[in-house]
Amino acid sequence: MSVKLNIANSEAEVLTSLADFFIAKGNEAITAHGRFSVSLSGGSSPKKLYELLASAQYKNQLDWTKVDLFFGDERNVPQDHKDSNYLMAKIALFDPLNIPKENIFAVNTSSGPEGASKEYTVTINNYFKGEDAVFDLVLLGLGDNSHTASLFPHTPILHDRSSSVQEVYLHDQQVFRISMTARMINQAKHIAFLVYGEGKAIAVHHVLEDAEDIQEYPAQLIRKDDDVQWFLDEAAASKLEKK
Ligand SMILES: O=C1O[C@H](COP(=O)(O)O)[C@@H](O)[C@H](O)[C@H]1O
Repeated sequence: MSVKLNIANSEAEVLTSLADFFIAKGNEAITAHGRFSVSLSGGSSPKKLYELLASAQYKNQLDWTKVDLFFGDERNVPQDHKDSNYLMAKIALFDPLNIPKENIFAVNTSSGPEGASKEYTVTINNYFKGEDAVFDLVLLGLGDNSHTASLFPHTPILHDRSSSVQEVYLHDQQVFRISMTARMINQAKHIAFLVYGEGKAIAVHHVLEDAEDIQEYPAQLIRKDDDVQWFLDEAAASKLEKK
């Protein structure tokens, strides 16, 4: 089995294609079990997706009062810091859509990296009432060093087989991040990668087409089947041999 590739002609088209997918999966989940649980990605790529979902074109296509929003990873910074994934999503998505506070499950970075990771694992397990944490949708990005969420090359979290949230220390940047493990991500019903721009093309090729090397290309830890969709633009897909 392999992933489903959606290759768009432009950045605008890739964003529209993922926004349509997000709305479709949201409505499917709400019809099936009353709510839609989503884990958001952070970093630079998803901001435009969140803005699009909050735009007049999309905002009324989903009952946002039934959407529960989590984070696949977070920077170890206060929630009002410019690098905070929470702050980015608040500005681009939560505030424009007036998402109820009780639907937003942010990482409490004031507890420090270890405390925040443990607390967030408990928050997620409580949400799923002690059953396996199975999100309806996990959104992911891809770093040009082939990391996804905060599963960075050569970090101990890559060996963690538990379904949990863990702290990750990045020696080169001397910062902590907080991330879901690959197992927690892989339990999701649907996973969607959003990757655009030429700068990601080599990483896309490594992750999807190179021999397995998890230490170098951690995004290879994410499962490859029909329910894992990659939304790419032509530039990000340009180094793929098989399309
Ligand atoms: O999944 C994710 O990927 C990114 C890399 O994305 P980028 O657009 O900033 O290159 C990562 O750093 C982010 O936190 C994460 O959720």
